Amino acid sequence: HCVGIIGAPFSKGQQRDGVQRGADLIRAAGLVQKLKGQGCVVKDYGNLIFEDIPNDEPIGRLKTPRAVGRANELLAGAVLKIKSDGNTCVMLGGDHSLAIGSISGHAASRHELSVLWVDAHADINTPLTTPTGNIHGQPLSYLIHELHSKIPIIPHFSWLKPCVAAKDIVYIGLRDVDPEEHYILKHLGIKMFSMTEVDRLGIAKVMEQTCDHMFSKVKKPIHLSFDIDALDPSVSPATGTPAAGGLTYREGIYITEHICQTGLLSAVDMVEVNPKQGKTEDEIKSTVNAAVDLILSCFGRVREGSHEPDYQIP
Ligand SMILES: N/C(=N\O)NCCC[NH3+]
Ligand SMILES: [Mn+2]
Ligand SMILES: [Mn+2]
Ligand SMILES: [Mn+2]
Repeated sequence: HCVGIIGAPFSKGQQRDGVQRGADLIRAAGLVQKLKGQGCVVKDYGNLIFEDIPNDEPIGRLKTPRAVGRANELLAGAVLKIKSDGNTCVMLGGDHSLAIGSISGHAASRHELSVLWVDAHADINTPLTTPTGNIHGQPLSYLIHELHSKIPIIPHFSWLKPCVAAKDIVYIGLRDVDPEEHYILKHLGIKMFSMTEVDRLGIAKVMEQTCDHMFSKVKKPIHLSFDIDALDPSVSPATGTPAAGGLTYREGIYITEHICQTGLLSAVDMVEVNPKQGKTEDEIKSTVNAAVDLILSCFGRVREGSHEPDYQIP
């Protein structure tokens, strides 16, 4: 596996300080060394630098829209570069509004994508349905062709074109969905495995059916957008919008092990780790370590272990 890492220390898709520190915490936990240790070729492209945008007044309900638009324009360019260098891209957030740039940049390089959105939340409010104006609850609405007519013109978003078809999106982990989002999911017929389906089917069947859906027509590169709050708060408490009844550590690892073995993983987002939302150091560690382990499983780590092909017992 050739892996390109980009840090996006960005928090203005939501209101809680601290999420901008996620990228460097994940690095400090040894991500690069651990990926190299399991045989990956790793290039760390560093952190994006997001210039402050003064007077970023709300537009309608949208909060800090110019900062979010500009940050994602930068991120899209960085992801395109990482992809054109031949890597699988790992974007370390930062809040989930960054998926706008990550998926846009990925689509600019690989065109048609399957998007696997692992999250407690649907993140598909439009600028007109959002209850809070926080853009980290809206990223998919900007990216989906079928919702294009529902997105007004927004300063610093003129670079953005929709790039994903509703049929190419699969959700796993939903358990906190707004009514307007639920209508959109049903109206567009988007494939979803809420926590109800995870409980009913078990994660193995969920992944089997996820892949059946994604590969039903043409096999496309996979963009995995993983919001750490998909995991149960007992595993990943240090995040901005925890929701009870989430994925176990084991279910999260099963998802990433399974996606790895498809051989189609092309980009990963790991977002919403917020150290300031952890009550203790241990809570922060548990959250960061889960994020690291999920990424390692995206790139070949398996729980049964592994050995060098030419190993022989001495
Ligand atoms: N973590 C969040 N999205 O994944 N929060 C925003 C959406 C809350 N409805
Ligand atoms: Mn999210
Ligand atoms: Mn979430
Ligand atoms: Mn248009």
